[in-house]
Amino acid sequence: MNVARRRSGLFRSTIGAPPKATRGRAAAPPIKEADPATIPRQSAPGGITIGAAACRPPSRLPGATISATGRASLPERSAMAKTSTSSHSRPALQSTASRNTTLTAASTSRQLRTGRPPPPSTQRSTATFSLKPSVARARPVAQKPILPSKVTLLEERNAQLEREMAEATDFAEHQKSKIQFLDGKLEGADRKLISLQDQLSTLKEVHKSKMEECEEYRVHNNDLRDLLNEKEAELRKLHNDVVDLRGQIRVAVRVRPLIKSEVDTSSSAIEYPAVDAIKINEGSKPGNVVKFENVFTPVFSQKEVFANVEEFIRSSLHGYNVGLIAYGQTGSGKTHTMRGGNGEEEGIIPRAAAFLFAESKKLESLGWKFDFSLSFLEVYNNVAYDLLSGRDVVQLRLNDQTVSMIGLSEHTISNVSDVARLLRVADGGRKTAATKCNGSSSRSHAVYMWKIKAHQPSTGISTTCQLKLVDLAGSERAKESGVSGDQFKEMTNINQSLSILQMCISQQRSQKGHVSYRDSKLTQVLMDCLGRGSSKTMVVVNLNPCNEQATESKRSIEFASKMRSTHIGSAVQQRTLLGDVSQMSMN
Ligand SMILES: Nc1ncnc2c1ncn2[C@@H]1O[C@H](COP(=O)(O)OP(=O)(O)OP(=O)(O)O)[C@@H](O)[C@H]1O
Repeated sequence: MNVARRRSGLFRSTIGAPPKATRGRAAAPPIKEADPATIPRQSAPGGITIGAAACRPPSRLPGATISATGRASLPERSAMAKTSTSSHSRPALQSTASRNTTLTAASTSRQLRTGRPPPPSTQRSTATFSLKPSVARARPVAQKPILPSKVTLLEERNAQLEREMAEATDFAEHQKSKIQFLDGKLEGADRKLISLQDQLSTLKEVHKSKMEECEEYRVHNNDLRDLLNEKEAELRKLHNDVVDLRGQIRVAVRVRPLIKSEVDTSSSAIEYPAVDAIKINEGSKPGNVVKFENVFTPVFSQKEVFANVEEFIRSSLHGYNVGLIAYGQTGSGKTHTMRGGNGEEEGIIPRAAAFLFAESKKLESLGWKFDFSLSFLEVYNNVAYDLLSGRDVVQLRLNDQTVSMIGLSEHTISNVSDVARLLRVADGGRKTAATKCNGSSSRSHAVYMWKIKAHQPSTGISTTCQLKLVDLAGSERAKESGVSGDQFKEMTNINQSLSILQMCISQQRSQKGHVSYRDSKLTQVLMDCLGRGSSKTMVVVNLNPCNEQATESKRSIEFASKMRSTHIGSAVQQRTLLGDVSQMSMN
């Protein structure tokens, strides 16, 4: 163990590093690096030189040179051979030196190959040989000559390494040229990328400018559409004014879509040749084209329908009596049009409430003050009932131009919620029943009456007028409805009242003097809308589009055409000035 340590210390001393102190023994003083000039005098030639230089890089080896493969040069080997033959007195030493030379050369060669220092055994033997020549002299070790076969082996190894080196160099060259080739390709791709990026940014600019152009066209298009709408609205207003001046009933037609139960079994008999025209075909027999103020096709929403009648309703805020009546056979969509459902499905009656309150607010900013009240009346089996006071019977009394409704309650309202509450009460009291034609058929005529009082203190003008929104019961045929008993009686009354209505329209149209308003409660209630009361009147004729109902729809259209050509007298503003009652004709 101590010997090993000492040897190890000695070896370290050859490479200039001081040996570490060992336990129990003072560290040996550093030994100077062997001077190559002095070593040959103490030891065998060649071996000493190699031993002293074993730890130096091969390029710096002084004296005898050893090739990178650890092989001694040719003159050196011959010198070694001479020494071996002439100096018989030291054969062992020389032999040891030769062996060490071979070992050291081999270790140097390995170090060159691997880049690692020689293994300890080599170091040890070299250090021993280099730094303790006296020991070597005292106990000469038998030196073996380098065997030619070993030299050959080393030469072969050397040659193999050179071949490997050459192969590695070739491979490196090949890789280098490959990298250069790929570099070239990369450069080409870079150039292509740059040109594509340029093209892309050009295309982006073109796209941007096209989008701007499109936007300009869109704005222009919108302007043109607005202009067209304006012109159309103007035209409609002029037309309405003409109708007012002539004192005619306005007629709009609304065709409902096929409902769920009809979609699979039926198809539509109605065509729309123009925006304001309709044609009803009976089987293979094509119908005539008939024109109306408005044609609401099945695609019209509740909102769109209301937008087309709101100007008409607005007249009530300006002091005109206004009547809007839904007419049509059973199941054609009258209640849907007037009352409707909830939210977007709300009909004209609830929408009118929201509209009147909103518009009256605008007029209030011009100094007008409004008072609204509501009454709901039902005509069932030719008797009038109050829908807002537990169905009390209402007495109707005809004056010259007006009808008094004795016992009908009036309810002051100041907002939309008030109207909604009263509508719920009226809905609960209204007579409805399921028939073959309609799951929820109205068995009565319903009249929703607004009394509107307007007053402008700055001018002293006051107006009081009525807005009547009417949901008629539908005409029906006993066979189709499949009704009997009480329902049959209801049906008879409905049909009779509608016949009297048609008769009144015909009499009014023919201008022959007497009009039979008194013949039914319905015509009494509607008298002011049909010619006696200077009212603006609009009838929305509802149609069922089914093929099977074509004949009935045609009848409705014929009646609508008659109404349209009926002169009911020009509307008059119901104005009171400074306490005096005066009526101002529009003419
Ligand atoms: N425009 C429409 N869009 C969708 N469904 C509609 C439309 N019009 C009517 N309907 C549906 O058609 C059916 C009949 O409508 P509605 O009850 O309003 O007819 P009506 O003319 O009032 O019938 P009746 O005279 O028997 O009371 C209902 O189911 C209703 O929801």
